[in-house]
Amino acid sequence: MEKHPQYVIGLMSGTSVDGIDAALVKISGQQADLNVELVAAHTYPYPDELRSQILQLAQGTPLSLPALAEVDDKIAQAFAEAALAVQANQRQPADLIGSHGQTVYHRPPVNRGDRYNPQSQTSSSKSTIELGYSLQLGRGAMIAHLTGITTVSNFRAADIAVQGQGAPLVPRIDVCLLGHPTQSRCIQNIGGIGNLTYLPPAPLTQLDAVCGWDTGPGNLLLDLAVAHFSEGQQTFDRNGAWAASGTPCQALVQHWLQDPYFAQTPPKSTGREYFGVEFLDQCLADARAYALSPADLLATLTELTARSIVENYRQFLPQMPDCVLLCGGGSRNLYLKERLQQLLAPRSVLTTDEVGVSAEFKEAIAFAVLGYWRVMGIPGNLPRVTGAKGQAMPLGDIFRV
Ligand SMILES: Nc1ncnc2c1ncn2[C@@H]1O[C@H](COP(=O)(O)OP(=O)(O)OP(=O)(O)O)[C@@H](O)[C@H]1O
Ligand SMILES: CC(=O)N[C@H]1[C@@H]2OC[C@@H](O2)[C@@H](O)[C@@H]1O[C@H](C)C(=O)O
Repeated sequence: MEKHPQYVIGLMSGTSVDGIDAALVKISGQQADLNVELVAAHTYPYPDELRSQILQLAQGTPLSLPALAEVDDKIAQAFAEAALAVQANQRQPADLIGSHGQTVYHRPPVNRGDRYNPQSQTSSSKSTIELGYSLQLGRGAMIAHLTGITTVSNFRAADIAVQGQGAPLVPRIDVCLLGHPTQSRCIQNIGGIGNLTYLPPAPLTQLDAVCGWDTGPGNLLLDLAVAHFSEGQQTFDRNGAWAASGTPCQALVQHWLQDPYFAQTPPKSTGREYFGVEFLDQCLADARAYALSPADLLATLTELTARSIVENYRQFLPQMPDCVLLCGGGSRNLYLKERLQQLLAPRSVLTTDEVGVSAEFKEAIAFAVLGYWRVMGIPGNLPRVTGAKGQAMPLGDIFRV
C-alpha cells in the first residue's frame, strides 16, 4: 500500500490572476480528525507578460493550439517553481503537490429543460443538462515532471462529470478546519469572486446541513475599476482606502442587485466570464447618469460586493450565522470589512486568521488537502454544494513520477 503523504504543497492561483499562492503543510488524519499544520507559505507573482497572456485568454482573445500549449506549460513551470521555492529551506521535501492551476474559463452547467430536446418524451435528466465546463491551465503532468513530486490536478472535472458546478470545492475542507460545535459560521472568501461555506453548529461528520455557493463579485470589478481609473498604474484598492474616500450610490447598487445571478437559487458558481470586463463596462455606463467621482464609483462597487454577500445570506441560508469569518485578499480591504460589519451587525465579522487558519493561504491549503484526500481515496466535493448527482467522490487526476 502507498505510504500516506505527510508533507503536501498546495498551489492556487485564483480569478484575480495576481500570483501563485503556495502553502507547504504537514497533514495527518482523514476528515473529522484531519490535522493540518502550515509549515511555509508564500505568494509568487506571475511574470507581467504571463499575467497579461492569461488575462487576454480569459477575456476571449483567440489563440492557436500550439500557443495554448505553450501558455499551459509556462503556467505549469511557474507553479513548479513556486512549489520548489516554498519548500527550499525545509529539511523534508514534500511527498505530494495538490495544484488547482489557473482558471481561464468557467461555465456552469445549464439546465435546458424541455427546450433543449423538445422531441424527447422519455426525457432523462441527462438529455436536458448541458454539463459545465471549467478549464484550469498549468498541467499537473508538467508540474510533476519539473518538480519530481507526485502531483494531483484537474480537481473540478469529476464533479462536473456528474452534473456538478465543479465549484466551490473548499467547503468540505472548511468543515474540517473551521467547524464549531456550538456556533454557526459563514466562511466568506473574498477573492476575485466571493464564495461562502455555511457551517451549522454540528459535529464535524454531519455534512448534510453544510451549504455553500459563489455569492458573486468579490474584488474583480473593483480591481478592474481601479486599473481603469488609475490608467493601469494600480491593480487594486489597497485597504479599500480609495473607496473609503467616496460615497456609495445606493440607487445604483439596488439596480445592480437586480442582476439575475443574485436571485438564482444555489447550487451556483460564477467567474470572470460573468462579473468581468463587460459587467464593469455596463456599471460605468449606468453610473454616468449619476456623475459619480472615481472614489464614489469604487465605494458603490464595494457596496455591491458587500450587499450581494448579505442578500445571498438572507435569501438562501437556513438561518443567519452567529459569526462570519472572512478570508481571501478582500479580507484585507478594511472599508469592505467595515461595511460588512455594519450590514451584519450584531454578528461578529472577523477573519479566519483570528481563529487560527490563514486567511491569505486557506485556498492553497485546501488544494493540498484535496490532493492528500485524492491519494487516500477520501471524497473532496460536497454534492449539496456543487449540485453533483450521487455520492461525494475523491477529486483530481494523479500524475506520478
Ligand atoms: N491589502 C489589500 N487591500 C485591499 N484589497 C486587497 C488587499 N490585498 C489583496 N486584496 C485584494 O484581493 C485580491 C486577491 O485576492 P485572492 O488572492 O484571495 O483572490 P483569488 O484567489 O485570485 O480569487 P478567487 O478566490 O476568486 O479565485 C486582489 O486582487 C485585491 O483586490
Ligand atoms: C472556477 C474557479 O476557479 N472558481 C473559483 C473562483 O474563486 C472563488 C470562487 O470562484 C470559487 O467557487 C472557486 O474557487 C474556490 C477555490 C473553490 O472551488 O472553493
